[in-house]
Amino acid sequence: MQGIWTTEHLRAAEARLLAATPEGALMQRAAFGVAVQAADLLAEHTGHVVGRRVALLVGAGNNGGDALWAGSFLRRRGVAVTAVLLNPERTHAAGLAALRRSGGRVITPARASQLLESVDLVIDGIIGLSARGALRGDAAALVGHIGAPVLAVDLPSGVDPDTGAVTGPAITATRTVTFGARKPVHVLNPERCGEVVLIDIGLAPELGEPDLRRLDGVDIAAAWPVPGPHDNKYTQGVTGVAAGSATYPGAAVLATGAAVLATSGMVRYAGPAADVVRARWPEVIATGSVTDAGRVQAWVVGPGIGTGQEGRGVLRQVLEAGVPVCADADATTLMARFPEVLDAREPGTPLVLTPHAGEFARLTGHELGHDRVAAVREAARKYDAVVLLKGNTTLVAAPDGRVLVNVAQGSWLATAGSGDVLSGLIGALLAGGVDPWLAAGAAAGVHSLAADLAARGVPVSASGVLAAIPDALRHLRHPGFPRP
Ligand SMILES: NC(=O)C1=CN([C@@H]2O[C@H](COP(=O)(O)OP(=O)(O)OC[C@H]3O[C@@H](n4cnc5c(N)ncnc54)[C@H](O)[C@@H]3O)[C@@H](O)[C@H]2O)[C@@H](O)CC1
Ligand SMILES: Nc1ncnc2c1ncn2[C@@H]1O[C@H](COP(=O)(O)OP(=O)(O)O)[C@@H](O)[C@H]1O
Ligand SMILES: [K+]
Repeated sequence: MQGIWTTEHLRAAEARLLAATPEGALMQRAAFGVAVQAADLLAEHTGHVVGRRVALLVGAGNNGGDALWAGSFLRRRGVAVTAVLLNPERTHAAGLAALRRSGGRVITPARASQLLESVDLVIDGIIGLSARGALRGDAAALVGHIGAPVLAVDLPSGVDPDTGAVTGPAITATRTVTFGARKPVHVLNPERCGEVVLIDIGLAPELGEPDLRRLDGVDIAAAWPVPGPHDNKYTQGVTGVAAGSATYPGAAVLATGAAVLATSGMVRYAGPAADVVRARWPEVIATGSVTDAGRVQAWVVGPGIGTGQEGRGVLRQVLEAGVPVCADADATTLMARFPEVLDAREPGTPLVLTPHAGEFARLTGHELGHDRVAAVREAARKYDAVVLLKGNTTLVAAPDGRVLVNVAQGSWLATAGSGDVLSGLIGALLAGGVDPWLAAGAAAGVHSLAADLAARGVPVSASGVLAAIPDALRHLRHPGFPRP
């Protein structure tokens, strides 16, 4: 599990570390890491380090100090370094002195546009942890002149460190080198950060509980239910799926199929698409209604059930069943329109809601703002449910405030029906007794991995994502297993 800390918590941790470290030592450690990454990018993009030209964009604080020290280290490797001082009176003095001693040049912003268009690499030391809002003044004006790859120091300047929001001019980095701990921006706006490289500066012992968490492959594999020698089809939990309609049976086929492929055990389907589901998935016990479905250990409800009277009835029945529920698609819209339907839920019964941004706005009554983390936490509290907010970065909040983040490698999941596959995965994990927060996070991880494996660089349908679930699970459980 990877931890991610907000600036508030990082500041406190850094203050404790600084107090116990000789002055300047941390910055030099950080800056050395920046220089190593800069040399690596130069070699990657131009084939050489010696004789290459690097521009430093230097702001008013320690972020600029890091860039200046990194510039002085690059000088030792024969790189031509020019620093653009954006705020000359507040430039980091020791860093500037080091750059000057090493033979680096210094220019004003007025003369920088041509430089930025011609160098081999730009190091962004404009702002770091203290950033507030988009870039202003000279920094804002210069961004448009950058023609080379950018190495961001700590984070791409102009992007909010805690929310990843971009509200005006901001840097887009090829790579970001960060120190001590990952910050929210690195997972909330991966597009702006590029590849993120973490440099150890000895901060780990000072960091408390992380604010956000990211599951790695090992966590997902460990959470995923696996049958033991004494298990049978019932002991692993039976998944119920109440989805689809006679007109739209596809959602039922996709959600049911995902539950079939996710875990061993058994899947029941209840709804008007029973014939179609049976024809596609002969191993599913399909009936026409929730009442006839028999016992299950968790329900998936929503995909394709419609937002009318009938769908409302199905949702109510499922919530009354007293087992964990994953409510997706139309079920979330119904909850937003008819909140009283939630009275049917037995208090304490786990509920997972999986809205996309539009459904989220319906559930909460307002548009999703810049702070997606705060919004999803608030919704989880309001509904006393695990809320999974979909997107390229998927967030999963528990009612107690814990948040998991899943960053999709690609965007191929932006295709019709892929959400139905996700709900089936979550339902199967809930039926298997997995903690709902972990279930939603692990399912999101497998879902996006399945999309990558299925797509391999070209578009993939939701059926293709579904078919790649076994590959994704094999990949996680047996990382060395030969790929098909
Ligand atoms: N504290 C530590 O332990 C370490 C900090 N390090 C570096 O220090 C950085 C933090 O440094 P600082 O706290 O000095 O502050 P920053 O360098 O992040 O910001 C400098 C100043 O920029 C101004 N500013 C804020 N938003 C702006 C905007 N939108 N446009 C223009 N100017 C803006 C503010 O006046 C702020 O004080 C980290 O990101 C990291 O790069 C590293 O040297 C490693 C060690
Ligand atoms: N740009 C994107 N990059 C990565 N994943 C995405 C992107 N857009 C959507 N997704 C994912 O695709 C799925 C879409 O679900 P949803 O919007 O419910 O679609 P549908 O209703 O068609 O099934 C979600 O898991 C979401 O996180
Ligand atoms: K920066």
